[in-house]
Amino acid sequence: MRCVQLYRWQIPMDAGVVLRERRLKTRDGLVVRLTEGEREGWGEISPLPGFSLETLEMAQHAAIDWLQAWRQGSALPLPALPSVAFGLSCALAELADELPQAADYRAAPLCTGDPDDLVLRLADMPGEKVAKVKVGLYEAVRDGMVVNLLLEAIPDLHLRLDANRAWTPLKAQQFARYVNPDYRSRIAFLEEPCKTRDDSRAFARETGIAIAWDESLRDADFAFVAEPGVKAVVIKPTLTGSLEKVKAQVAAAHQLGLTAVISSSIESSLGLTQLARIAAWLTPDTIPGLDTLNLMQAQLLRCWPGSELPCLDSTMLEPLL
Ligand SMILES: O=C(O)CCC(=O)c1ccccc1C(=O)O
Ligand SMILES: [Mg+2]
Repeated sequence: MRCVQLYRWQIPMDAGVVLRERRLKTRDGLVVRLTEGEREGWGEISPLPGFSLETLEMAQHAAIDWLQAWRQGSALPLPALPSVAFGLSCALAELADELPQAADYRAAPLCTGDPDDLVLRLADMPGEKVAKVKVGLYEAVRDGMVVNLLLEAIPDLHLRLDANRAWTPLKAQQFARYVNPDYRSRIAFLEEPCKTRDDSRAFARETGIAIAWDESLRDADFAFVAEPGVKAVVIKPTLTGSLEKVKAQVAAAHQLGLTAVISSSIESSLGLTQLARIAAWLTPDTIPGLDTLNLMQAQLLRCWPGSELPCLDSTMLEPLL
């Protein structure tokens, strides 16, 4: 016998989380539970405002249609909406015991503001030290100074930087000029420095700073190709689609010698712990980009090891079916 449940949830965000110039006050999403006999599988469906093309309402409708058919025993293809395909495919994978339990709970600490704060957090990070710094929010010169400061303070640190396409070629050059040339090789990559892919490619060529694609993966004309200066691709499964599609993208990246970084779309702790398992499974040699739990004020259903945030259980969720 098959049973399904879909829950809607809302978690307040930490004050001041700004995404694409809008403040995200709450994170809203769905979780799905599939049961068949003794087995169950969970998945999270949380389109990210400003990033996902689908709204939560669209996702909810598509999920309900699919779940009702699945409960009747039909084998419908997964919906096309990426967040829905991702959440349902995770639930199916758990049900079939295809998503390994082992997880990579290392997360590259994310710095959006105070670099001193990051230095403290890195001091007690065991093993490979990798952190991620958002750049392009302030003056390019300030970004360059922050990068120098961090790389100077922590000699075994490698940085991932993310400009989210903020820079003109001139701003990007200003940034690069400020970074001590001896430190450039410790910039693991800089995600999407410029507004266009061609400008970003030129930046990599002219500065010797490796770049990574993130937003570009969602461009209609994006293709996985090896290019000089391109080091990595950032894969956000909630924005990508089914686990099958995520696996195919990771394989395409690895085939070309690119680093594939499994990364957060600000899922709840349920989705983030699944992403940590996906990362341990598909990208075991790469620290995933999952340090977003602390942007939220609570966890959901499954806890992230070591997190002190309260964890909501299923009695706190609103069942929709
Ligand atoms: O990649 C990470 O380490 C954290 C996730 C992150 O930066 C992010 C999270 C949600 C939306 C966009 C982004 C981004 O990469 O810009
Ligand atoms: Mg990015």
